[in-house]
Amino acid sequence: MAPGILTFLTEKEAWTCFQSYCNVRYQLWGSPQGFAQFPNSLPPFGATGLPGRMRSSVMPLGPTVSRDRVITSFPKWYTPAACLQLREHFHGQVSAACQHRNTGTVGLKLSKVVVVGDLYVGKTSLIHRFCRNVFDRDYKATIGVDFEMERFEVAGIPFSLQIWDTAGQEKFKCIASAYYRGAQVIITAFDLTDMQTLEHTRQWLEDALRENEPGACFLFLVGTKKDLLSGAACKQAEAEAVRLANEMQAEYWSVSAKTAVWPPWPSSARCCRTWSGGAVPGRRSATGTSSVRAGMEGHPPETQDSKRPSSPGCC
Ligand SMILES: Nc1nc2c(ncn2[C@@H]2O[C@H](COP(=O)(O)OP(=O)(O)OP(=O)(O)O)[C@@H](O)[C@H]2O)c(=O)[nH]1
Ligand SMILES: [Mg+2]
Repeated sequence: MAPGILTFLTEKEAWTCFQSYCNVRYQLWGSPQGFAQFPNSLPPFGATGLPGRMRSSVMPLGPTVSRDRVITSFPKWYTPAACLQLREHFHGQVSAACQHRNTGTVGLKLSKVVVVGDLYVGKTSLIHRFCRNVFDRDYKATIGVDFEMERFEVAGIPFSLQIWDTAGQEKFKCIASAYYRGAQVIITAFDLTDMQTLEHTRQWLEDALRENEPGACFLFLVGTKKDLLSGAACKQAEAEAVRLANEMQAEYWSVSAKTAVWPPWPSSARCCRTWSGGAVPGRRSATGTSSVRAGMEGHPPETQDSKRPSSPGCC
């Protein structure tokens, strides 16, 4: 509103005008938090009326991530027999660096996750459960690839996961494989009720790794549809999967998109963030010495507690 117009309004009219302006903005932003950021002034110049998730990426002072996307300590592993690390908390130096926003210029703000596996194993369901909190019992095959973006805050630093859902059907494989490149996390999914799909994970992983730098990705092996399996059968399937996960140097999880939100997503975010921040690069080279990836200024590699120094490493 141009200041000149106010001179033609009474104080009451001006106030009503201001309130309706705010009301419109509030409606556009879609949540009380959006407007609550600016209780004493108009919204910042340039803020647009984008709905939902898009809003936060546009607004400079927009609402931060939801509480369940805030990671302050390590999410617990599914089983200590196949996990990427056993620590519960970030290293003190990492926490301090993040707290003081002294993470250097190297750390990525965004990491790419690629989910691969046979058709019908439940890749899309897992992603939708986490990103949209929905479960659809009807099967709709993914055509080529699909994509979701999830925002986190890891140790106080904003961080996003770009999640690529790929098609399991053979006829779409060449389209999907074009998106494997540049992944920081590869999630290989199989159906706990169909052990053939576990056997196929080797091939899926090999294909995905071929498109990436050796040793550059965190690997997760995920057994889906846990709700459909009874105790003994589940144990047996898990034992086989854990064996394979160890061979692959992957972290293992059994999950159900039908009954639960999937915990490995925070694990992926945490791994990516701490790794891309360079805080814990420890990775064994062919000679067996730990190689240091450029990272947070003045932070030594941390290898003492890490379970698997040969994997890309978590802190
Ligand atoms: N009971 C149960 N059913 C599931 C679960 N996850 C997925 N499903 C069902 O399994 C079927 C296949 O799931 P999708 O997520 O579409 O499988 P997909 O791996 O994405 O398949 P493609 O896109 O063809 O590669 C659907 O009918 C889902 O409802 C689960 O955890 N429990
Ligand atoms: Mg799918």
